Amino acid sequence: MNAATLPIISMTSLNTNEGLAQLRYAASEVGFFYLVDHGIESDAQRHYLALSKHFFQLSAEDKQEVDMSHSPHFRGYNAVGNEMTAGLLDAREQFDWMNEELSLAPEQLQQPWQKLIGPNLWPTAMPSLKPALLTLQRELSDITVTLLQKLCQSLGVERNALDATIGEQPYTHAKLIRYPAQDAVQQGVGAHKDPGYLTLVMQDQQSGLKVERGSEWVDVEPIPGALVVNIGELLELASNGLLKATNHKVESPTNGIERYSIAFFMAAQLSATVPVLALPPELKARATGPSTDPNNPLLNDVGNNVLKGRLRSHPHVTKKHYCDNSLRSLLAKNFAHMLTADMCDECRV
Ligand SMILES: O=C(O)CCC(=O)C(=O)O
Ligand SMILES: [Fe+2]
Repeated sequence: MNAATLPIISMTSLNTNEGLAQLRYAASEVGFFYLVDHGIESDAQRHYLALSKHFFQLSAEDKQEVDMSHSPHFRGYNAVGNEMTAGLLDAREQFDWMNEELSLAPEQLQQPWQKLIGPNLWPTAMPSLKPALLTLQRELSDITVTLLQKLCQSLGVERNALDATIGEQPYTHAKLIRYPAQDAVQQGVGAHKDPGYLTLVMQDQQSGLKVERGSEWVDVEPIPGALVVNIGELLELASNGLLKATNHKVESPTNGIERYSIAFFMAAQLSATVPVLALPPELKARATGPSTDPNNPLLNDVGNNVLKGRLRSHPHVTKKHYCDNSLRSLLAKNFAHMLTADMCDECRV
């Protein structure tokens, strides 16, 4: 299978029953598809990717100013070597931002995931970054909310069936990513599922993203202007396994050309619990339950499911900000199975 055989869905077709049927097929049989006619034109995409390149070209000192180790909220910059996936180091550098929020006072913290709430870090050396990325975040957020409603409709439930879990605005998390070219194939990001409802990826012309289909890894070749969509774990839970959070990974480029992408993850409010949708009988019969991997349990309490991914990806942030006395026992209770020595010896049981 190659790129041409991954489904291509036009956003404008989703006003028709035929478009909704295509969406249902793509989401339930593949878990990955290209989205076109979404409203973010190729020029705008090139502009965002150029801004990203500009950010990564800042001096090490300027990037260090916004290093994620300064943020208990998992925001900011990670140099190559500061992220693990599937237990191995990823060869990529990245800049993460989420909803702009105020952090909670220590006495208000009752659950470790509440520490995810807080402000972003913005580099003083590049003042244009903040307004541009907040605009992009709004645009991508709107697309994912519409898409989530269309997915609900395509599954024969009310289009607003999951709206209450999103509240006034969904939880969003985005990343600028640079994959440096390597001499030989390396893990750009290891195989994983995304924890939220839906992910959108904007990629430049360089390939490297691969999706698991049966026993094969299929290339998600860039199609100019198209965004790549994949289903996250919360949708697998909400659809009782009818929609699959598909494993994917990125291999580093080896042709001397670095790869840039922007990933956008949309989830329900961190305080929400994701319900199981009341699917019509013919779909319910095909929904045989979410996957049950003991190394990656899918949690329908959103805050914990999102935090699971963050703790695992950035052990240096976990160790610095999450293993304090007030949170240690809660962390151990929810995440003992995945806490490693890199994170905290005392949290392991
Ligand atoms: O860079 C990409 O194309 C995908 C990145 C990704 O899967 C992730 O960051 O979760
Ligand atoms: Fe991903």
